[in-house]
Amino acid sequence: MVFTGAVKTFGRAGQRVRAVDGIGLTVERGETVALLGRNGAGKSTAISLLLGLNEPDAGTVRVLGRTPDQAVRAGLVGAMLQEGQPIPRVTVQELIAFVASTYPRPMPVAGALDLAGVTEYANRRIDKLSGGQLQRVRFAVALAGNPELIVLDEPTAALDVEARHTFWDSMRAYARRGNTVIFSTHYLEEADENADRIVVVDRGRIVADGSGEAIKTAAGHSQVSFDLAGRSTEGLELLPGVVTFEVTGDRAVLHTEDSDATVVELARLNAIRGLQVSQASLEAAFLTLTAPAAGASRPEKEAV
Ligand SMILES: Nc1ncnc2c1ncn2[C@@H]1O[C@H](COP(=O)(O)OP(=O)(O)OP(=O)(O)O)[C@@H](O)[C@H]1O
Repeated sequence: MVFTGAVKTFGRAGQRVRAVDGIGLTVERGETVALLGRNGAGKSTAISLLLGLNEPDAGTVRVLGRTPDQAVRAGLVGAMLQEGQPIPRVTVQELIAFVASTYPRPMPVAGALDLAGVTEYANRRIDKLSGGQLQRVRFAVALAGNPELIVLDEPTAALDVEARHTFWDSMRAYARRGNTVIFSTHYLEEADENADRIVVVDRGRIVADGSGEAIKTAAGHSQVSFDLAGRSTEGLELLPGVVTFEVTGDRAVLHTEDSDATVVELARLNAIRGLQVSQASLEAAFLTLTAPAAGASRPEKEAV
């Protein structure tokens, strides 16, 4: 899956929104990638380009070596979108069998039911299911065509914690078969726990791309705090790794890119009274990356 300089603009002249503003992204076969961003960051628009539901104004999108439209028609792509589809009054089994019959190389119906974790209510009517059960049926619908790539737009937005866990277990089972998964989310933990790679989107652009660990290292600063015990604060910003610091009363808080190096130097200076280190969080990194004037990075990789 390759986005090359993709741009999608909405609205009339004077009120244009560049929902996707020059995205370049390559996803390898077998990867699970989270598109992480705030409301309105451009995730759904990027997904709509990926599924051929919208055409880019500039740039290109290729999926499994084809146009998105061709890839979807060939049954290579399954999708779960945010918009609620009308709920049919048929059983789960009937719905999945019908959807599977519309694809050239479908998954066996029992396999799709099993993978999505809906076998136990296969004979229940769809309009009688709970929200969590319904979401898993929607996942079974996305799997029915036996796609190589599945695209999920905020798949767990309406689910409670338990339903979320069950959902992600199913998704990971699908990914373990060597399939590719691209999902959008605002939940940092969800991206960190379920994706091999997190692509942070902000104002239509990619502002970070890497593992949760790599993003924390690149953008999240650890904090090292200690009691000044009457010392001067002069030169604190020159300590190894330190980016900024603040002082409250007699306590200094250093924001550092390399907490080990900062601590070693503080120890050498014998400034270790009340020393505390708190590691960078993904949340802090996310907030840094989506703050105004964030930078961009995106490695090139083999395409799906
Ligand atoms: N059909 C449309 N017409 C006009 N503007 C749109 C349209 N679709 C999206 N936008 C605008 O494009 C921007 C990106 O929206 P998009 O839905 O892609 O963001 P998102 O990251 O998916 O947000 P959310 O997490 O809230 O779903 C927003 O400013 C949105 O208002």
